[in-house]
Amino acid sequence: MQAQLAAKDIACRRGDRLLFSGLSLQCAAGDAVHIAGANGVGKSSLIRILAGLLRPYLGEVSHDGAMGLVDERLAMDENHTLRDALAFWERLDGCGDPGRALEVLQLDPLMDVPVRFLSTGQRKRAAMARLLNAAQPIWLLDEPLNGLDDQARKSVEALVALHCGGGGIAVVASHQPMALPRARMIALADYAK
Ligand SMILES: Nc1ncnc2c1ncn2[C@@H]1O[C@H](COP(=O)(O)OP(=O)(O)OP(=O)(O)O)[C@@H](O)[C@H]1O
Repeated sequence: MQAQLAAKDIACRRGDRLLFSGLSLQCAAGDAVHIAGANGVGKSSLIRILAGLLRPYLGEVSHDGAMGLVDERLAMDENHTLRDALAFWERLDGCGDPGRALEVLQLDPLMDVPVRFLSTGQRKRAAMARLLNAAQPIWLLDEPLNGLDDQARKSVEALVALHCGGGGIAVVASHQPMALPRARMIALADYAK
């Protein structure tokens, strides 16, 4: 079965504010979508709605295929070394080739560092490695470039391109430009209330 992700007529309310409404999205295998907009417009909220972590005020989300989320939370034990923290998820996710993520994201020199000591960009690279190892067809990425240097930024852009080239789906929320393969741009401000 090919991956697909659809959102129909989504409205998002946070507290007593309606942030956006009338947003629909249809993604098939190979599609990339860039959700753009200024701070506070609701990009993270939309990603959480797509991930099933936040209930939309109106509308529906459906998907075929497993979803992987990268946001500002790094779901790794802070007291473990990066090696052990990644190994924990590799076992759960049944990853057959953990070396690839380490190489692409240049994590080898950091493997003995406790997760709590990783810098912002290093944490983001670790989160991307975990995502890569999980081999899920639908990627939901919330500000994946935050904290990355130029080289890491290019690596993440290349990973997303490879993922979509292989039939994956990527929905990326970012306030900054990102090189995405034939990405559809959604300016969230166009749906603001
Ligand atoms: N639990 C909540 N209750 C009330 N308001 C909230 C809640 N969570 C977020 N908000 C508000 O919703 C708005 C959208 O937040 P969101 O994090 O989705 O924006 P964003 O576009 O991702 O912003 P940024 O670019 O700064 O990450 C903000 O004004 C925020 O303060």
